[in-house]
Amino acid sequence: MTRLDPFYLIVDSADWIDRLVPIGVNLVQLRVKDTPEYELRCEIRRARETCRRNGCRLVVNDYWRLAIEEGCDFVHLGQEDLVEADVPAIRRAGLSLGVSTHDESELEAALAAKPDYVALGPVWPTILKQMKWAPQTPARIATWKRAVGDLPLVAIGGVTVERLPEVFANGADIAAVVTDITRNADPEARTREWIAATRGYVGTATRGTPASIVGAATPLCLPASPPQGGRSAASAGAPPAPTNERG
Ligand SMILES: Cc1ncc(COP(=O)(O)OP(=O)(O)O)c(N)n1
Ligand SMILES: Cc1nc(C(=O)O)sc1CCOP(=O)(O)O
Repeated sequence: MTRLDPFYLIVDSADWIDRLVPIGVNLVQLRVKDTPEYELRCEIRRARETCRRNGCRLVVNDYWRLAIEEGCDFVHLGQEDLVEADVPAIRRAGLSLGVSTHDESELEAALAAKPDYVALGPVWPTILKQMKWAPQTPARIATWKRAVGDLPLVAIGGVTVERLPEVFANGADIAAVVTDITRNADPEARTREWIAATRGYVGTATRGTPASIVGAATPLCLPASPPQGGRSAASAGAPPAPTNERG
């Protein structure tokens, strides 16, 4: 069993992973939306390699088949993905599994899949995406923690450095973040703030085996550019413009 870091960064590209993971991020999710499979595979491969080099645990959102094929060891599934996914195949391939929850019935469904963590959100309003659930409030973290016991609990949605004490005081083991970092004027500095603010909470959450950290390097695929002139998986240098998923 391996400790899951209390700071869980979620980003939408390998560029962001290249940029922020070397600062000292130990747990990162690649959450890519609306991208063709050839590019997704490259993103996962690049992310995996950067994480392997930096001793960071990589979680792949949604694309569990690609995650298996690319030798990753952790996937995150939402409830709809969970219904469609072949969870036994994910387990046979040795991957750990995190699952989103937003209400009691989702929590029940998540626990039935015997996940390696459960995420509760949105704790506060989020600007990243439209949600059909009202903000859960920090008190709900405590309710969830009582229900999940020793299983690591991730709090997500509107979490900021300033809100971290409340997140952990209510029983979350892990705080997940997107925009407090990616839309900050200085994402590197904000990442350092997150790392500093979460070190006091290291050591509570344990699950899974970090094969991605010790695994052999995989050759990167570096397509020169996608067919229709969209964003290249191999693009480097300046960070990607933040994407607004709303509307
Ligand atoms: C840690 C964590 N928690 C929740 C989510 C959201 O997952 P999901 O409900 O599948 O929604 P999308 O990410 O697909 O928009 C997550 N990705 N990670
Ligand atoms: C991707 C996601 N899932 C959520 C859920 O509640 O399941 S909230 C969320 C967005 C998290 O982004 P930010 O830290 O910018 O609020």
